[in-house]
Amino acid sequence: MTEALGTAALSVMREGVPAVRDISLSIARGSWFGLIGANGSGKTSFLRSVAGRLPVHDGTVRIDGTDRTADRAGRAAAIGYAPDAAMLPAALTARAVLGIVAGDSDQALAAIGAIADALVLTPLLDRRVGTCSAGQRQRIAIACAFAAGQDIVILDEPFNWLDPVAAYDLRHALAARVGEGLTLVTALHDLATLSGACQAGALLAEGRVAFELDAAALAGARTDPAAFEAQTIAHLRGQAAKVSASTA
Ligand SMILES: Nc1ncnc2c1ncn2[C@@H]1O[C@H](COP(=O)(O)OP(=O)(O)OP(=O)(O)O)[C@@H](O)[C@H]1O
Repeated sequence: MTEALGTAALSVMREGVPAVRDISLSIARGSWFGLIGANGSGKTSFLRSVAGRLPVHDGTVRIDGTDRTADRAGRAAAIGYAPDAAMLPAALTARAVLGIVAGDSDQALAAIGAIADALVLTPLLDRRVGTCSAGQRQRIAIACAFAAGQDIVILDEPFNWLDPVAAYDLRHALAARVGEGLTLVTALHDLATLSGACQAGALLAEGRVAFELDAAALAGARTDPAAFEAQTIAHLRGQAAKVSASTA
């Protein structure tokens, strides 16, 4: 496989406390990699540090095989990342926000392409973000990740707030873009998307990789989704029990 993104012994601190510990992962170009894990297990901290939105405490981050650990701004420029939908500027229209991300709103819309149809973006473009619902803001935030046309995109729980039709359409549009060569990394809480759409993934627990899921494991999950769900839930429950025992 050709690696698009990789980490070696990556650690990230939040307010002086380790949130990501010693994570080494290699993500193939043109694949969808899914991260799952309990609330607080470190998914957001991992994704934001890889994407240059949080500092690396220790370890390395590679893009296309080159060590980019010291180049946080370069990582942020090379990787499309959806901002927190709640933090989008309320006074601006969606079109203006996309224009800021890409430098030009027409170029942004061209880069977003068919993802805009899945997000039903057109009716939102000239509305001020502050007048949009939570799901509509989420659609604008996801569009931002594609606006500058990077071929690596990281989305943190992209299906949050989306209605079932939007979630379905977005999942298919993302898979199609991955089929065209996009490297996509998403945090997910939805095991069906992990097994149905991702080519590889990992389960995080307490800031570490508890286990990795390769193509064979995910193929098995598609063959027997009920068994996959039962095993994964049991693992997540086991990790939760360990955390509560260690803090008791
Ligand atoms: N802004 C912050 N300041 C301090 N600690 C934080 C902050 N954000 C997260 N943390 C801590 O970092 C650890 C990892 O949190 P993170 O948000 O990365 O987890 P997550 O797996 O993305 O969780 P979730 O599924 O709830 O989104 C947790 O212990 C959390 O309390």
